Amino acid sequence: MIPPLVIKQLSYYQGSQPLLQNINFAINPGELVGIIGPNGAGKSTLLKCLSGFISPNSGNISLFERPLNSYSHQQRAQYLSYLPQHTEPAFGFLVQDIIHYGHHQSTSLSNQEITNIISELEITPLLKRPINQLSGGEQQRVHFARLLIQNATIMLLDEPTASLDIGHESLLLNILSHHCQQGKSALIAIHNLNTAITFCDRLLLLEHGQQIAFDSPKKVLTPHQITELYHHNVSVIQHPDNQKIIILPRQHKII
Ligand SMILES: Nc1ncnc2c1ncn2[C@@H]1O[C@H](COP(=O)(O)OP(=O)(O)OP(=O)(O)O)[C@@H](O)[C@H]1O
Repeated sequence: MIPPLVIKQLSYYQGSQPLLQNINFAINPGELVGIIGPNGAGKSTLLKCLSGFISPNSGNISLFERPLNSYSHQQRAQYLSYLPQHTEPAFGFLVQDIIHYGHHQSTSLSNQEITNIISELEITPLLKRPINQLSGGEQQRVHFARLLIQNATIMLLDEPTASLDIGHESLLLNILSHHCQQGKSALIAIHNLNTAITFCDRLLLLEHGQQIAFDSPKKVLTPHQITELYHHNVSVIQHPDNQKIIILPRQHKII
């Protein structure tokens, strides 16, 4: 099995400041991989490098055994789609135009498949509304729909559930898991560790631009590792049904 996306010795500097150093990992077909780590760890910077939005200073990004930068923009859109953390609401664009743009980047989905995505994400009533008049969570669902409609083999998503209520968060992650079970791959920056444990096959843990671990959630998120990362601000308990860990904020006095 050839991993569709392979990252070797990737480093990225902003001036003389290293934002990412020696990142090494590969994503398999069908895998849902989470990027976790505290604020400022480098998660968004890594996704920007992998989407081709910025170029690393050193290292290699191989997409289906070819350097990422050897693809034309159009070719790349067939293999890679990217949902940034902040998507500026393109003023006045109707939701249906944004959905249409996703379809324009890849024509391989049928009209019925597109209708199914729109209805699954409960976007049908929003189609004729300007995107900049939607709530944050509604906008996030529209951009996720656009990403699915692009139908790329590998999906890169930067905190796609940040504005979603728990019901829509669960819906989005279940849809993403389903697409991965059908053979796509996804790399998703995510802060909710319980969601990451529930849905991700492997986790890439970053801190200060360094790769701390890349393994199964059970191996990466040990109680020791969690205390190291978040100090004593969180509690770790075990789920009574499946013995997976649950991570909760801990109340303490601010002196
Ligand atoms: N253009 C830039 N110039 C200078 N520093 C930058 C730039 N972009 C990002 N940084 C810094 O790089 C580090 C990594 O930023 P990044 O946005 O990748 O972190 P993150 O893990 O996605 O954080 P968060 O969880 O807060 O979204 C941060 O310390 C940030 O301040």
